[in-house]
Amino acid sequence: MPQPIATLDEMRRILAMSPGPDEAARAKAVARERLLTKPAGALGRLETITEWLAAWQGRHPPDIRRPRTVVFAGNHGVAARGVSAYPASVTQQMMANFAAGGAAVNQLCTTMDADLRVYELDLEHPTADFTQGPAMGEEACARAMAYGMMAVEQGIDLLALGEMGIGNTTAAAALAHALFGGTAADWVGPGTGVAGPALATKTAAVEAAVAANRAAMTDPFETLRCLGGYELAAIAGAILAARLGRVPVLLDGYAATAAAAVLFAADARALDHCLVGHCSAEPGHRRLLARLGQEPLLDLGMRLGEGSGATLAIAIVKAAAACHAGMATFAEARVDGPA
Ligand SMILES: Cc1cc2ncn([C@H]3O[C@H](COP(=O)(O)O)[C@@H](O)[C@H]3O)c2cc1C
Ligand SMILES: O=C(O)c1cccnc1
Repeated sequence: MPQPIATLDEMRRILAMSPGPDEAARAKAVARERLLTKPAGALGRLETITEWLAAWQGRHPPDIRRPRTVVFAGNHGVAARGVSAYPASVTQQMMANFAAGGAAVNQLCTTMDADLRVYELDLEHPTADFTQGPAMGEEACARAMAYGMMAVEQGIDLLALGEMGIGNTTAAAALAHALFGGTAADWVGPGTGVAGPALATKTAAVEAAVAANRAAMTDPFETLRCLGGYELAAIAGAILAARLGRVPVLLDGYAATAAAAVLFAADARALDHCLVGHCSAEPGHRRLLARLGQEPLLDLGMRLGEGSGATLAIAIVKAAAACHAGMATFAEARVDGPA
């Protein structure tokens, strides 16, 4: 992978520079919604999605011509502890499957007309086992974030973010536990399908990870360095870059949302340009969404990751924008307004 020079302080500064919403564009969307041929408010959440889209694209009417799904992939040292139902080799093998068009996210991107990009982060070199100390050094973590920032190109108008990395629901649980407290068991779930004694091993790994790194986790960025992974750091970087580039974001499941939660913990406004595409069946996800104040767009019992739920939710956002732009007003269609 390319090696931009980066520090976590730079990332902290970029977060502090995050632009706010375009309130004029939002106001135009609110005003137009009132004129469209439907009872006031009848499109429910589609209306607030359109307003969000206008505010964060910074234009009215908002539209989606170039949606992109980005999947970042990384390997985790903690996977060697038997915290996943699948071997770590699957991460690399899935790269070939994505390239050949054989994964679920390929079919979903084709269906949504979304461009799919898959970026590997040093799969030959997993992060360190975080039950023993930090997963990453400062430079490696910042570099992974900078790499994620590069995935946000000009012209993209909606970005769905996902991940691939065997062991990463353990990292997600550790991040959530460190950032939001509770017990490790509150945040640990089956991931790819661990149950019984393996689930107890996974919970113990999360407890050990938070204990081993407690002193080093002086702020959320340090927490990401200690308990995250390369693909999770890249997701955090992509979210920062999308904000600067006025690209609204759809987050995927538990792993992607845990990466995003790092930014939220640093600044509660950091995810205002993000919606969560779906609620994963991984039980910690619902709990995490409540902490972030996020209402997921879909809830279909999916628990796959790889950007699948975020990509599926592109359909909802596209539909919202299409109604807003394409519907006739009462005046245009000569339809009587409220009595
Ligand atoms: C074939 C296969 C395809 C996947 N696509 C996404 N994941 C998902 O499963 C992994 C996280 O679960 P855990 O923490 O239990 O390892 C991640 O790679 C995630 O993207 C997959 C997992 C497998 C086995
Ligand atoms: O919700 C997720 O992100 C998830 C759930 C199970 C396995 N991998 C990812």
